[in-house]
Amino acid sequence: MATRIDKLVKSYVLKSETVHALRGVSFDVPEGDYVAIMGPSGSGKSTLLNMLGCLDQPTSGSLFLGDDNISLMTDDELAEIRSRRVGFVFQSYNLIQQLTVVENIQVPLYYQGRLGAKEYARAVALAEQVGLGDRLGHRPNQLSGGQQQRVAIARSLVNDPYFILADEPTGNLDSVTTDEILELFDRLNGEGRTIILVTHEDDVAERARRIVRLKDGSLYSDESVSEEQRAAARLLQHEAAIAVKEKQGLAE
Ligand SMILES: Nc1ncnc2c1ncn2[C@@H]1O[C@H](COP(=O)(O)OP(=O)(O)OP(=O)(O)O)[C@@H](O)[C@H]1O
Repeated sequence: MATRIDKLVKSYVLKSETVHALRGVSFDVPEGDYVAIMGPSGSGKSTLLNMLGCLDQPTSGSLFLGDDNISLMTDDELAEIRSRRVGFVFQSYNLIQQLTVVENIQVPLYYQGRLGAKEYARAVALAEQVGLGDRLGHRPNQLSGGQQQRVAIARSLVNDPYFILADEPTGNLDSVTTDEILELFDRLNGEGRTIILVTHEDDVAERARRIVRLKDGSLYSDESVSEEQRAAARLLQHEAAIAVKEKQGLAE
């Protein structure tokens, strides 16, 4: 299911002025793509992400998630599609501290009243998929930052979303953990998952298949990242992570 962003405009009308956060942005995200959205502060990245995440609607233009035209939906329809078809990953993980790993992964299903044995098994399978099969009963404060982010990634997948929408997912992580999370994204994308992430970091963006840059609310560039570039970025991050591990005496 492709995502189509067509002449998307978002304006905020304030008392004294109108802020044009997005000024007619168009691009498609085919199923299975891995897109990094970049741009200076104030360029419209969060505004675009909010619309992709069905948290807000455009002033004009259209946004299709598969066959669903977000721009024509009521608030209730938007909330419904958000809870069923969007997987969010945030910089600060946004886990519920009182819940275990497997319970956190099930949270989006809870909101839909779906919490049977089948859903539990699915949450366990996802925990295993992100390498946390031996941490099912742990709570967030018993996990490292990288492990918490992996719980958040598993949670984002529990609904079988159109895409994983990640806002600075490695912003809080050191180079070793960043490497691990980006490896996980590579693997999930290799399995066919669509990933859209916002980042300020070039070396994170270069792990994606494509970089979309915004500037002053407009699309500034949209370029694919060559496999050579991706492999080079991967190698650099991997080496940086190994160097840190060696320094800490943690290398395998
Ligand atoms: N709710 C709002 N009301 C008024 N103006 C807003 C609102 N949200 C965003 N803006 C404005 O829209 C523009 C784009 O903001 P946005 O947050 O999308 O940028 P960004 O690229 O995500 O920036 P950053 O990297 O700093 O998070 C900015 O000028 C911002 O001040």
